Amino acid sequence: MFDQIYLASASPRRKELLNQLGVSFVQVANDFDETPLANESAEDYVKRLAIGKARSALPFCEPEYSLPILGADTIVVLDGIFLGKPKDLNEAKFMLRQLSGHTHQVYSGVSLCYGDKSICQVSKSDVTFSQLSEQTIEAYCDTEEPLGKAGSYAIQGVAGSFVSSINGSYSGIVGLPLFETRILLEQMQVKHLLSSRLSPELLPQEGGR
Ligand SMILES: Cc1cn([C@H]2C[C@H](O)[C@@H](COP(=O)(O)OP(=O)(O)OP(=O)(O)O)O2)c(=O)[nH]c1=O
Repeated sequence: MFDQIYLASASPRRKELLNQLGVSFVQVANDFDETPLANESAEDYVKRLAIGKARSALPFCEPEYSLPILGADTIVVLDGIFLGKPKDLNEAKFMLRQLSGHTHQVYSGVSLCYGDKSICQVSKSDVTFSQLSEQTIEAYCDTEEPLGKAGSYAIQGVAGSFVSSINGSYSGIVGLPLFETRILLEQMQVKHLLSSRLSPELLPQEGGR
């Protein structure tokens, strides 16, 4: 069993979500080109990015600690078009106008890589936005919350009030799907809050109590 992993992400949201699972981890940077390939599906894209980010983090890890690396990626998709992180607030306004009054999909991929092995899961959610007035979009962009967020919004922030319904995974929309992440942790035998009760060192040792 692994007692610790690397989190190949600069995202404070992913750090917070992984903390919720009670995993001990060291946060490291990743360095991976996020340009989609021609005709790549959203599911293939987030899988490729989740694994690519984890693998690209290897040079940032301490060579003496050989641990699994977790990578993740989130993309917003509206009518088949990928909406990534906006380059500025003008692009954010453009994306929010498109999302207003429509249902879009949020795909989040999460991977755990160790040596040659990589395992990956994808979560897909449908998110419906109410109609947003131009004043609301302007006021929201003034907060700068859209920057650094796929689709130019953060459901965990004031933009949570734009969302009339979701069908899927709240943690997946925020950036790290907890259900899928726990599956990977268990497959890779990484210690977390629930597994610690079953970990071998807590079981009675051979030869007595
Ligand atoms: C849709 C949505 C996205 N997001 C964020 C999650 C991700 O951080 C970001 C999508 O960008 P990503 O490229 O997935 O991740 P990142 O560049 O922020 O971090 P890293 O590669 O270092 O792990 O959008 C929210 O915080 N809330 C939301 O509601």
